[in-house]
Amino acid sequence: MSLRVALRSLGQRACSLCVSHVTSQGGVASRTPATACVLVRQFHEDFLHRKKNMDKPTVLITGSLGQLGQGLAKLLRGKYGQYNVIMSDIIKAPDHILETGPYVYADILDFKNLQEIVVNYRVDWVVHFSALLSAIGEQNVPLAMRVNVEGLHNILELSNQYGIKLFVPSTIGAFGPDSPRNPTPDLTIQRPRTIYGVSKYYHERFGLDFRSLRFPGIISSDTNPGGGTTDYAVAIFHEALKHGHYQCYLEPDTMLPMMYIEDCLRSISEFMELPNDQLKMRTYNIQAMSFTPRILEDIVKRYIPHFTMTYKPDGRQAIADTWPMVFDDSNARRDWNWRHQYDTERLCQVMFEALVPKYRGRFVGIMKFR
Ligand SMILES: NC(=O)C1=CN([C@@H]2O[C@H](COP(=O)(O)OP(=O)(O)OC[C@H]3O[C@@H](n4cnc5c(N)ncnc54)[C@H](O)[C@@H]3O)[C@@H](O)[C@H]2O)C=CC1
Ligand SMILES: CC(=O)[C@H](N)C(=O)O
Repeated sequence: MSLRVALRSLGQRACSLCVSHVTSQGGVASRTPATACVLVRQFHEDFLHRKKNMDKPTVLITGSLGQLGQGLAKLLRGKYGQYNVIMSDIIKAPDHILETGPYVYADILDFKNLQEIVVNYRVDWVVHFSALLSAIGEQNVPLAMRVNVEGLHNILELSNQYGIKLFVPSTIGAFGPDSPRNPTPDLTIQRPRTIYGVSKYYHERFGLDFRSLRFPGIISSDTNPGGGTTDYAVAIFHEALKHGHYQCYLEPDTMLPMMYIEDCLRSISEFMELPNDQLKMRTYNIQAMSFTPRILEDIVKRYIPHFTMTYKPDGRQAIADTWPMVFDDSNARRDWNWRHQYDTERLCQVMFEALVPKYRGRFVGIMKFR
């Protein structure tokens, strides 16, 4: 009997650690559900330890089912081994995630839950992705305070307590209208206007191996953005292919810094591997390109000549108007040789290459693909 079937027969008492790659567990079904769960969990943890690459770090990713986490887990598992990267989140993982490696429930507001995971899995690094993004955060400020501020505090405490190397992303949103916007340097006045920006403004070293990169809007084809101000730059490709039309919630000339997800994930991996003495700062701006909705519209039209775009700004315009237009990442380029590989043209090309097969059925004979 497979472990999953055995657990199902116990009346869904499986704990969140019981995932699909443990294939058989004789005798589980004959025990009481609670005992079985503990046994299975021990079995599962032992199994993972035996499978781990002991000379590589064990990495816990919080909020790993979001736009960035799934790709990073794949990249790091490729480098460190499938069982060295523990994905976590508070939502149910789809089967394809459970099949690729360990996945556990981790609520960043539950400190004991986090401690248990770090101890049981012997976590060396944490990549902290759980957050409420800018637009969603403004809609529910109290929750954003809890998740982004209290949650980060828990992660800092945890990392301090267990000597963990910690990566926490920051964002262009950590700057406000009083910062120079074109370009925005690393060290300048920071008076963010959103709760998201406030929660992403890190100004201390916290006395641990804390590393952070301030990212621009991230653009990806296989995962969707989680409710930010830069989401239009992903939605435009899907809508262009599905309907030949997109209604943009930002003004045509709103310039924001952006980055393709492969550059973003590679930057995290490179940055985390740097020796301490190469880091002159703990938090760096990084950037790849800046564009406006109008610039993107013109490029999309080259792929889909009949594509139309209308503009109906909403509350996200007010957020975008306070954010950097161009990010100065010269310190990252100087100190650790940061280089992006995707500019706006290449970004559009890879987005269409990835998404055309997905929507081909709907668009046959209409789209002109270079
Ligand atoms: N996507 C982007 O354009 C940028 C993202 N970032 C930062 O990168 C990180 C990852 O971003 P995305 O993947 O885009 O975010 P996302 O919104 O797609 O994913 C966030 C994840 O956090 C999880 N989460 C929410 N509450 C939680 C809790 N209490 N405990 C545990 N998990 C919880 C959600 O279930 C979700 O899967 C965030 O910190 C974000 O601020 C920074 C700059 C740009
Ligand atoms: C730039 C970000 O941090 C994010 N995509 C958002 O728009 O909130």
